[in-house]
Amino acid sequence: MGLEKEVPPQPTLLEDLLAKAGGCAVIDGGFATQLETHGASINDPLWSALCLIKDPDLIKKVHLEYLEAGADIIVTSSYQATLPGFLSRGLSVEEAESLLKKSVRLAVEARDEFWDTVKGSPGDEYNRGLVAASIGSYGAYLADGSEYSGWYGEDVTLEKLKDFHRRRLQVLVEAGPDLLAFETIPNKLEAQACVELLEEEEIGIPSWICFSSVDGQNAPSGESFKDCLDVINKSSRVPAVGINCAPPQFVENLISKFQEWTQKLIVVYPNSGEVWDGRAKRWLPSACFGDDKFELCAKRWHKLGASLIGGCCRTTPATVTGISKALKERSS
Ligand SMILES: C[S+](C)CC[C@H](N)C(=O)O
Ligand SMILES: N[C@@H](CCS)C(=O)O
Ligand SMILES: [Zn+2]
Repeated sequence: MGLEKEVPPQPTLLEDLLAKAGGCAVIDGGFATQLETHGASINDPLWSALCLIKDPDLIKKVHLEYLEAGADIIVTSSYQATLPGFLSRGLSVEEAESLLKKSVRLAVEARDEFWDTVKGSPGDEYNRGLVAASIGSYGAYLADGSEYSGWYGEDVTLEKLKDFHRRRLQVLVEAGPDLLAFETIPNKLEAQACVELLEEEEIGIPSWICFSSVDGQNAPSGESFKDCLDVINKSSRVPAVGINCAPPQFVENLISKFQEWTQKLIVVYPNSGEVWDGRAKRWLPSACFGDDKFELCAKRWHKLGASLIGGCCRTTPATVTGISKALKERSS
């Protein structure tokens, strides 16, 4: 018997995209808030997931807008789509699972249709996009603003958080996304639940885990990001960590800090700077970044060490056009 030849590991789709994108890929912008721009009414406990029931065509349209704007990665509409959330609206388990799958299918269809029209076009402006299945935090499901406080109450244990996330994670993965995007994680316990679940379920696609932040220093729970990252650093299933839906003013400092505390890729997609009032369910005006500021900052964030850059709530396709332009100029 001859010696087994060692097969070198194949680059993942994410590694491949990063190489093609010159080391920094563009993530899309605010999804739910762009649905609202088109008139969707999502002031509802299901928030953007309501559109999976009411207006799936609009979901696909928004994905296409972000691809057109230059997003290399589009994030699915499943942020606040959960089994208990759908069941509480009278849907059956089968219907709820089918809506979760639909969130991935709509993004995959948009990506495939867009790629069919642009691949091989002169100028080589676009990369084949990747689909990241959004997994919003437990706080997002609670719909009480706790993704920005990190306070879930005494009775929320590690096991309870894993139970909450497990079936949705399985269903989303079965639907065939390229990546998983854990979004607005506000505390260490939930980061640990995500890491343990990925291991227990032997998830084979890469994930990023992003935290929200309300003070620019710590996780919303007040726990240090160093402690939160220590939990994630142990996992080989999470190649990227970062920040989403925090004000853009916090990003520069947080990239530098994350660089000290992790070897993983750093992902940043801040919101516009407006602040979510979880009780009144509206965005309060605050120090905002315009699209031109995002364009300037994208270059700087990449120089500081971010490898995945986009926008979150209240950013738009125009924001992503700016980010994409900035990052593509850099690599040309
Ligand atoms: C990222 S926040 C603006 C999402 C909405 C929140 N989970 C709610 O339902 O109020
Ligand atoms: N992917 C979600 C995140 C909300 S914080 C969205 O953009 O709507
Ligand atoms: Zn957001």
